[in-house]
Amino acid sequence: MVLADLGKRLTSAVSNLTHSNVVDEKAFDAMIKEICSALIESDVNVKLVANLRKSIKSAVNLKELGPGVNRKRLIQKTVFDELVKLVDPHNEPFKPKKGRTNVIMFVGLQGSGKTTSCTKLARYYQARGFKACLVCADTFRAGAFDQLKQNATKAKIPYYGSYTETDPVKVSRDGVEKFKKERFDIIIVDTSGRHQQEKELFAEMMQIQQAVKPDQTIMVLDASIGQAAEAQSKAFKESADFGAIIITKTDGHAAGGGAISAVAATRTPIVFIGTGEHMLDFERFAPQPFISKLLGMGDLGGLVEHVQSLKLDQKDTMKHIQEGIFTVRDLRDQLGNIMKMGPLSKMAGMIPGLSQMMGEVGDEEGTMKLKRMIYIMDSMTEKELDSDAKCFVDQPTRMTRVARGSGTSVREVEDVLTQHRMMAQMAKKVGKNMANLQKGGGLAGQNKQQLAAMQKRLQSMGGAGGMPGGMPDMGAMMKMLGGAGGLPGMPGGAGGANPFAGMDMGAMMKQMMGAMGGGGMPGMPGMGGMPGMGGMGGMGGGRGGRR
Ligand SMILES: Nc1nc2c(ncn2[C@@H]2O[C@H](COP(=O)(O)OP(=O)(O)OP(=O)(O)O)[C@@H](O)[C@H]2O)c(=O)[nH]1
Repeated sequence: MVLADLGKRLTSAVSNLTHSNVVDEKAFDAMIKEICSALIESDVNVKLVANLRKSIKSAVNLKELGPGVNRKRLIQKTVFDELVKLVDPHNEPFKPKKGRTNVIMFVGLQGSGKTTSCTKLARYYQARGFKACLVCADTFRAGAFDQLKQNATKAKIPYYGSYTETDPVKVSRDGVEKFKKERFDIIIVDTSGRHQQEKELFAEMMQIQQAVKPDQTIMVLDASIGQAAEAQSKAFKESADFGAIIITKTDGHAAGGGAISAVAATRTPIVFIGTGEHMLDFERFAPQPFISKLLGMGDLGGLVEHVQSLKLDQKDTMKHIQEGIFTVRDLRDQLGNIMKMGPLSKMAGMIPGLSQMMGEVGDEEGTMKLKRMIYIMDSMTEKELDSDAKCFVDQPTRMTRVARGSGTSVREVEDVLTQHRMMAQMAKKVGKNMANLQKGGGLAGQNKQQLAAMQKRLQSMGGAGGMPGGMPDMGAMMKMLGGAGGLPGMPGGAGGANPFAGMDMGAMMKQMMGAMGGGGMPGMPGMGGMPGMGGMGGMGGGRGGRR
């Protein structure tokens, strides 16, 4: 997560300034200097950095600011806006339409991540209801077809390729024709790469382009090339005219910032960024959410989109919580949902402040712990799953049986039950508050305000009747539940460790709601998932609160 290190440095530069008592020229210059050196170390072009420096300086003229102006807030906003401008290509990419064939062709150097990104893109569209497929036109590299076949099979995506045909133009034409006849919405053609920008590669690309007539050609760039991305994209552009770029491996290179800003400077839209080797490590690129996430402010829009693209079990958890109930099965379902969401670090990055909170819990360790918790619950009887877990207190030998059945220890079973008890207590609190609110009865001061704010937010979203299908205000909800004790960086949260806390999140929520058509959000695991994540914070640590 080296790009994340850049984010940390930028955030701490602003944080040092906003936490100092005096915001004078000296402190302001020190902040700009730190921001600029962090960007240059990420291989952002010196000229672009100089422009950013000039823009921040001219937007914040400390000498001329009136006494009523909140200097810290103005500086935060300016830094945020200028960073967004730095990665904004100011250009909209092609958007595939359903009900017609959209041919997308991939180009790029060998090893840049074309085949992986082709499959990720096909899966992305498939999850959104498009009929998507893959054509392997890479007849150059031995094993390329096998790789695509393997990826496609794993993601359940139809594919076409040949072990015997050596002409990539023929393979791509045949594949596209076949899938056109079968009325696929999205046909993705993977072409071959070379070690460098060879003449034959460009000639082959042009021939394939003429044969399949793509609606969009996407170039794949490895983030590690940094600002050299500009020269590479120019060389490709002169041959195969591409409309958009995917930047891969942003998870492993600080130079990702350099590559993104270099491409943005050429006004070529960046459509997606690859954030890992997993199929789900693929994020739609948009300047504002990207910077927001980089600065630890999360990306709630991205989170909702990601969650919606997965087929999650909503079941009765939301209804249960409203009624103050939380069964062992509810815990199992919510942990199952979290498992489907991909690496925990990715999820945490999207929730404002959560990545800081999760701290050192590594992906592997966290995932393994989750899996063992699920094995434990899978070894319980149906009756136990649908219970409030009191049966284990009445009959402790059941814990031994469950531990044996799941290949875990009694201590781990106890931990699951502790986790369940904690969440059941939260659900009880919510249920009681909900019931009181409906009766018009009194609530304790702070809870009353939070609940009223939540209810108001729900009503403005069109989910007046209650929570199922509506998106709860996660900040208020988490605080009210007491699960996280207020997330740092969360608007309205108690932390405030992130200097960008509360900034623009309202706008982002609004934007996100707009995109959802103002209605409910089916598919959102809601707070069932959230306390589960909150609980994860303690996973690597102690075993407090044991039975
Ligand atoms: N960490 C990380 N690895 C990635 C990402 N995208 C692709 N990779 C890895 O990069 C390596 C090369 O990816 P491929 O998809 O085979 O690259 P290619 O461009 O198709 O290569 P050729 O077919 O040889 O031209 C593989 O090991 C992928 O798993 C990413 O976003 N992050």
